[in-house]
Amino acid sequence: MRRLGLTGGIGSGKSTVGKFLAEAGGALVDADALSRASTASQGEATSAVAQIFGPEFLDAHGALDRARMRSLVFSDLSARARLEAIVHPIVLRGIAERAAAARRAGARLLVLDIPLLVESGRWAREVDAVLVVDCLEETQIERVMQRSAMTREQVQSVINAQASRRQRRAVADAVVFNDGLSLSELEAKTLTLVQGLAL
Ligand SMILES: CC(C)(COP(=O)(O)OP(=O)(O)OC[C@H]1O[C@@H](n2cnc3c(N)ncnc32)[C@H](O)[C@@H]1O)[C@@H](O)C(=O)NCCC(=O)NCCS
Ligand SMILES: Nc1ncnc2c1ncn2[C@@H]1O[C@H](COP(=O)(O)OP(=O)(O)OP(=O)(O)O)[C@@H](O)[C@H]1O
Repeated sequence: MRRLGLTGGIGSGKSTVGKFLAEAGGALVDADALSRASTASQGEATSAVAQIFGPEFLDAHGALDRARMRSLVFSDLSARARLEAIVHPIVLRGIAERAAAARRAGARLLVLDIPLLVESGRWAREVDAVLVVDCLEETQIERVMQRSAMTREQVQSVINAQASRRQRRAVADAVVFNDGLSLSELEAKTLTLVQGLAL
């Protein structure tokens, strides 16, 4: 089984590209989805979140209050490190379990959608190639403002916490430039680029 790391900044189009690769037959593992599951009601991370940050960071259903946590961690590096110390080990376990299941199921290509692939540094030796989804910062901001209630400043604070476009491109084996493309053009470009990687 070959392993393709998929990464990109907030709103770059990673999940969309991941969906196209899954439709083309890849086994997709989404780190953001594992993170969200761990902080949903009854999620594995919720009791540690209440213990470390206080019960006011959980809502009435026991799920993480995401807007409250977002405004804390994207303006406070040490709070972000505390949250990551809770969530990341759970996400890493989830990735390993799903990768093993995909291998058992005979998948030929495993697509690992890892938003912090470049930041974490541990993935270089775990994947056979890296596909980066890139776009202009202004496009990231517009997309995220359109799909959520986040303000321009809030999106910018997430971008500031992430690797730069240049850092991501430096580790890429292939880059999809997702600006000015229709979804079907994005799909075609993605599939051509991944075929070109000859995984
Ligand atoms: C801060 C939280 C509560 C905000 O939740 P919210 O629903 O608003 O956003 P969501 O999870 O969909 O993420 C939005 C964007 O921010 C990015 N992001 C999330 N966490 C981080 C982080 N620690 N550093 C940089 N970017 C991050 C995501 O990749 C995505 O592009 C949430 O992102 C979280 O629990 N983050 C910590 C876990 C983490 O590091 N996840 C990312 C990799 S698994
Ligand atoms: N080429 C495109 N044309 C039209 N809409 C697009 C295009 N690429 C992405 N989008 C839209 O932009 C939004 C962000 O895309 P997506 O969710 O794939 O990004 P992401 O990188 O996974 O973001 P995040 O890290 O924040 O979860 C979505 O609403 C998606 O439908």
